[in-house]
Amino acid sequence: MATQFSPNDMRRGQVSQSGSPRPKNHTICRNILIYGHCRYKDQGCAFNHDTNQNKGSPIQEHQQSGKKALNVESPSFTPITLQQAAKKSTFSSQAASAAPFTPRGPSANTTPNPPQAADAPVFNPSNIREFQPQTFDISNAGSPNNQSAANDSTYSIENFGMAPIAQALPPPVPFNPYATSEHSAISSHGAAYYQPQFATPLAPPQYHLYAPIGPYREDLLPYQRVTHDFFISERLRDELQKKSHATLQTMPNSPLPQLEKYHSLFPLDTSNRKNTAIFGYPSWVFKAVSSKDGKYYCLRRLEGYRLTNEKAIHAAREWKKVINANVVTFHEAFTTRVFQDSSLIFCHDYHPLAQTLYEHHFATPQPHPRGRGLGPVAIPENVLWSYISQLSNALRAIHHAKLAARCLDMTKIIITDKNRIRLAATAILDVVQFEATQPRPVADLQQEDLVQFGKLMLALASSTPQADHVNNNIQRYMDSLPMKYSASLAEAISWLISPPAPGDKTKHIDTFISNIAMHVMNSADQALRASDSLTSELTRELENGRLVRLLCKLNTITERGEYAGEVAWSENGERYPLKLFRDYVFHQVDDQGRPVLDLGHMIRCLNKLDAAAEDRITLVTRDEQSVFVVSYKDLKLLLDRSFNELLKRTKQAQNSPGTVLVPGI
Ligand SMILES: Nc1ncnc2c1ncn2[C@@H]1O[C@H](COP(=O)(O)OP(=O)(O)OP(=O)(O)O)[C@@H](O)[C@H]1O
Repeated sequence: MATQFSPNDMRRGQVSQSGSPRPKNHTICRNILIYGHCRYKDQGCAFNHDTNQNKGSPIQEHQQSGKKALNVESPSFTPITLQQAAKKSTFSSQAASAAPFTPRGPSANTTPNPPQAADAPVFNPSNIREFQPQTFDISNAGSPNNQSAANDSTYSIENFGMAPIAQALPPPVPFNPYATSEHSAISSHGAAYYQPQFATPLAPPQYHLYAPIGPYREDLLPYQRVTHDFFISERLRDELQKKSHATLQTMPNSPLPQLEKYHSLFPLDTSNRKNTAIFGYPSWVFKAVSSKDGKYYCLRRLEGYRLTNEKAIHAAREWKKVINANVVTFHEAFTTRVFQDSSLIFCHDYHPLAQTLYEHHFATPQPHPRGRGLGPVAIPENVLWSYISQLSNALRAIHHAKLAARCLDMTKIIITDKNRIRLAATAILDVVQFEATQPRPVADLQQEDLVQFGKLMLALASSTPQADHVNNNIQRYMDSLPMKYSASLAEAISWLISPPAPGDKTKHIDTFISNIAMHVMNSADQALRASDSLTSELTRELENGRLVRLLCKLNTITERGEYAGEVAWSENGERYPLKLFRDYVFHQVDDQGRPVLDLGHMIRCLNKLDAAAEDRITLVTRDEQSVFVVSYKDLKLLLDRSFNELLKRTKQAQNSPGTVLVPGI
C-alpha cells in the first residue's frame, strides 16, 4: 500500500520558485490530490484540505498564477522501474485518463499533440511515457529489412538531440613526429580536451646512447649486456680478419716478376696443373697491388697468348660497362712479356678467400650427412635456387649490355661469401676467340649462355663436376632430378637446356626470370635479411670509431713527459682534471684496492665525455688529499682546449704522410 506523505516530508517544498515562503493553507495537500483524503488533516497538517476551494488541479492553479508549472511544489515524481511499473502504477487516476503519448517528429503533423499552453510548457505526469526497451540495431538501419525502422522518426538519432559523432568531434589530426610542438598549432584545433600529440621539442640525437637494433640474443635478462654487444660478432670479425690477412699476405723472395702497373704478385691457384680446357691456353691467377692506387686486384695470365689483332683487346673494354653484384668487375686487359713469354693479362676485382664453385662443392670430399663415407653431398634445393637467381641476374646484366658470358663453368664462378656467387672470368673469351666468333651474332652466343647455364645447374644438381660427363648423359641426369628435387627445378633446368624452336624469340633470360619469379623473390628476401643482420652488426661498431678518436685525443694530452716541467702545460693546471679523469675511467679500484675492469663503466664515461654531459663526477687525487667535483661538460672543454694547444705547438707540415688528427673529431 502506498504511504501517505507526512507533513514533515512536505517541509522541503515550502520554498517557492521565487524563493519567498508561500502560505501553506493555500497549497492543496498532496495527499488529497493523490489519495482523495489526508490522514493528517486533523493531526496538524498545515496544508489546504478544502477541495471545493480550488476546483482545478495545483497545476491549473499555477497556470492561473502565471508561475512555471514545474517547481519544487509540484507533486513529487517517483520514477518507476519496469518491474514496478508492471506491478502497479503510482500515477493518479488523472494520469490514467491522460491522452496517450505521441512522439514528436514528422508524424506530429498528422497526429496532433494534446493541447498545451503555447507559452508555458506544463509538466503533466500523464505525459510521461513509460520506458519501453527497444531492440533496434543501428548498424542494420540501412538494410532493406530495416528500412521502415530507419525511416521511423521515433528511432531517428535527431530525435534525441544528438549530433552525429563525426560532427561533434574535431577532425582527427594525423600524427606527425616531426611537427613542431608549438602550442598555438595545437590550440588552433580548438580542443583543449585533447592532449598535445607530440609536445616534446626535437632534441639533437644523443650520440652517447646506444640504440640496439635486432636481431637480439634471447638468453639474456632484459638489463644484461655482454662485451660483444659493443662489437661485431666473433664470427664476422674472424671472417673479415681472415680476408684482410689474405689480402695483405705476401710471398717472401717471390720469383714472380713485377709488372709495369702491378707489383707484389701472389699466386691464387691452388693446383699447379696447366689446364687449357676453358680458354685454350693455360691460365694463372694472381693477387697484385696496383702501383697507381695501391689497391688489390686479381690478375689472370693466359700463358703463351700472341696478340694478332689489336681490335681483339679492345673488345674487352665493353665489359667495363657491366657493373653487377654477381659479376666480378673487369678493369683492363693488356699483354706483357715479363713472364718470359707473350702473355695476356686480365685485371678484375680481387675478392679475398674466394673459392670456385668446383672447389667449394667438389674439391674436398665432404663427410656424408648420414655417415655413408666421404663424397660429394647433394646441394640443397634452396642453395641451387639461390645460384640460379644470382646467375640469372648476372646474365641479365651481361645480355642487356649486348654481351655474352661464354664462360659459365663451375671453375670460373667464385663464391665470395655464404652462397654468394660471381662470374669471375668475364671478357676473356671475347679477346681470345675474337677472330673465331667475330662472324657470329651475339644473340647466338646468348642462347649458348642459357644452354651452358642449364648444363651447369644440372651438373651441380647431380653432384657431377665433370662437364663432359653431363654433356654426354643429359637425359639420364635429367631423369634422375625429380628423385632429389622439386618438379619446378627440373622444369627450369630443362627449359634452359632445350634449344629454342626455330624462329622462337621468347627464349631469353628475361623470360626465364619471369618464369622463376617466385624463387627470385626468395633469394631477394634472403639477401635483404643478410643485409639486415650486417647492418645490425655495423651499429654495434658505430660508436667505437668515435671513442677511439676520443681516446687518441685524451692520450695525446695526459702524461706528456716533455712538457712536465712547463708551467704553461703543467699538469697541476688545466691538464690535471683530465689526468684524474683518465684514472677515474681506467684505473678504478675496489675497496680492497683490486683493479675494477668494467668495460661498461669505461664506455659510459667516454661517451658522456664526448657528449659533454652535464653529469658531475668526483675526481680524487692519487694521494687522496683533494677532491674535484667536475662535470663532463667542463672536462670536454678542457680536453678540446688542451688539444688545440697541442695543435698550435705542432710543427706538422701540411703534406706530411700519415693521418692527421684534426680537432673537430
Ligand atoms: N677475382 C678473384 N678474386 C680472388 N680470387 C679469385 C678470383 N678469381 C679467381 N680466384 C681464385 O683463383 C683460384 C684459381 O682460379 P682458376 O680460375 O684458375 O681456377 P682453377 O680451378 O685453377 O681453374 P683451371 O683449372 O682452369 O686453372 C681459385 O681459387 C679462385 O677462387
